[in-house]
Amino acid sequence: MTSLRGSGAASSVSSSPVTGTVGTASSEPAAALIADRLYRFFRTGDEETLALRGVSLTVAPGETVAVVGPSGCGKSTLLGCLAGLDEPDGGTVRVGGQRLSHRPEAERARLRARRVGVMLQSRNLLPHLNVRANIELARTAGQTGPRPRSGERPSTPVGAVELLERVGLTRRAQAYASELSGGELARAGLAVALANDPDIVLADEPTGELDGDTEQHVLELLRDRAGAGAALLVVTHSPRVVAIADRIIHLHDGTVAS
Ligand SMILES: Nc1ncnc2c1ncn2[C@@H]1O[C@H](COP(=O)(O)OP(=O)(O)OP(=O)(O)O)[C@@H](O)[C@H]1O
Repeated sequence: MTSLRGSGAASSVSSSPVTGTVGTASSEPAAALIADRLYRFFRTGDEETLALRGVSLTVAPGETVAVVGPSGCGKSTLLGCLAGLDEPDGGTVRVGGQRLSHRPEAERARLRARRVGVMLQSRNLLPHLNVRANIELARTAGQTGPRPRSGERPSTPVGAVELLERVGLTRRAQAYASELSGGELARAGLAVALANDPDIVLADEPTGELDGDTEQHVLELLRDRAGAGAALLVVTHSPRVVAIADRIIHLHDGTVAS
């Protein structure tokens, strides 16, 4: 197996796999999100897929990065590893200077709940809770325990009522996921992703099934979040999403194309 360096963006990173802390060259702003040489293998029967082959990237606070590439190139796998929902087989993920990868699942979940908002293609609503309860649960989970590093929050948390209003779902607050349209589900998923006032937002095709107006609305909410200082990484096929990105990362066959 060849170790491929990804974007090269992590070249300014000096990292300690032992402590899980990270430092950057003094002239560089500290990255909110760092992936360093991520590998991910899958085995199905006799077939082995190397979904990520040494992907490195960084996202700075307030920066919006779009990850694009053909179907099957590893975008969702990358996002899962960055979110700590999946463990890379090699390499490291750090959020806000803390190692997220290679920790017990419960620790990853705790760190994610405090710092990271995740919007998944499969949507991120618990089916037995209504929209409002889903938002409140994400807010509560994000508030348990002290923040890993104090004084870094870009803004005060937004209440469930305000979030519902922002995503245009005030009237659907009592509805369950199974009762929502595709567009409503996407907006509810975004409200859940933003409920913990995250420093980092990871979104997988956030506007995938949305009409133009709803897509625009979702993009405005994401931009607001970046404007408040959050690092945004968005997996997308949409030219409108790509258009709001500060930087585009092209994935090809599990590597960052140069
Ligand atoms: N759980 C899994 N088990 C086996 N193979 C997997 C698994 N998850 C992903 N893969 C494989 O890894 C590769 C990357 O998949 P991934 O879902 O990350 O691609 P993608 O770029 O997000 O694709 P799309 O744009 O179609 O959503 C694909 O070949 C896929 O079949």
